[in-house]
Amino acid sequence: MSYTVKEIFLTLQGEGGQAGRAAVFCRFAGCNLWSGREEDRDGAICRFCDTDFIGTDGPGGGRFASADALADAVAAAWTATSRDEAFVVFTGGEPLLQLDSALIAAMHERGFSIAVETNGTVRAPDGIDWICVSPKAGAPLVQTSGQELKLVFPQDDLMPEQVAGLDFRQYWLQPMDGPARVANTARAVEYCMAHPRWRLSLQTHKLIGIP
Ligand SMILES: C[S@@+](CC[C@H](N)C(=O)[O-])C[C@H]1O[C@@H](n2cnc3c(N)ncnc32)[C@H](O)[C@@H]1O
Ligand SMILES: Nc1nc2[nH]cc(C(=O)O)c2c(=O)[nH]1
Ligand code: SF4
Ligand SMILES: [Mg+2]
Repeated sequence: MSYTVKEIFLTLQGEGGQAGRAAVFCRFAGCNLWSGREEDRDGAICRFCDTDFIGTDGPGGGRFASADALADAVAAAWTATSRDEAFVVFTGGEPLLQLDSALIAAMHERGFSIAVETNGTVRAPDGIDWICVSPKAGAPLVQTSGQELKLVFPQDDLMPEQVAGLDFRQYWLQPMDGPARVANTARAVEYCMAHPRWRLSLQTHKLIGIP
């Protein structure tokens, strides 16, 4: 299996239940809910995406011929003083189109804990340590369990109540970034106060200007 990767970079996880934790982000190219081209956005299933996931032209991006080759590249980006707490977040694009058991094993062999950020339309392979599902209105939800459910809010036709009964440890509302970010944040705050199962996830990396 080969892998197509947009970028690999060390940063702090900005969102959800692992916010603030050092992590290597491995962003796979491609998504099943949007082509990534602006001219296709209005007709896509997922229309609010904040990410460029086309191609392999980002820092550390490329085509990797094997799980070991990609795992070596991820491990090389972990420049912390020790492998303790080594952490990789596979994202995209949609990472579950590419993340497989060989890559999971290769990361574990290198001492990494593994997280994934997924839209939940593809079942996760076994062995991922932290599954974050972010469901999208109009897309089939297949992965209905995990460590956190992170709902971008608000979405027409996907109310928090529709997903609050699934099998997750944590439930996060993340205000939709874009022209209505301030209003969306106010609505998310109101919702969390009225429904305390939900917590507010801010995109803290954007607030402080890190990737
Ligand atoms: C770019 S996506 C990639 C992973 C996967 N395709 C997914 O949607 O979960 C990473 C995270 O950013 C969130 N996200 C994307 N666009 C956003 C926006 N405009 N505002 C807030 N969160 C957004 C997604 O819901 C997801 O939780
Ligand atoms: N710092 C940082 N945290 C993130 N959490 C989820 C992200 C993503 O794009 O998947 C992301 C990202 O792009 N940067
Ligand atoms: S599913 Fe994720 S990567 Fe795909 S378009 Fe939506 S937010 Fe972006
Ligand atoms: Mg992002």
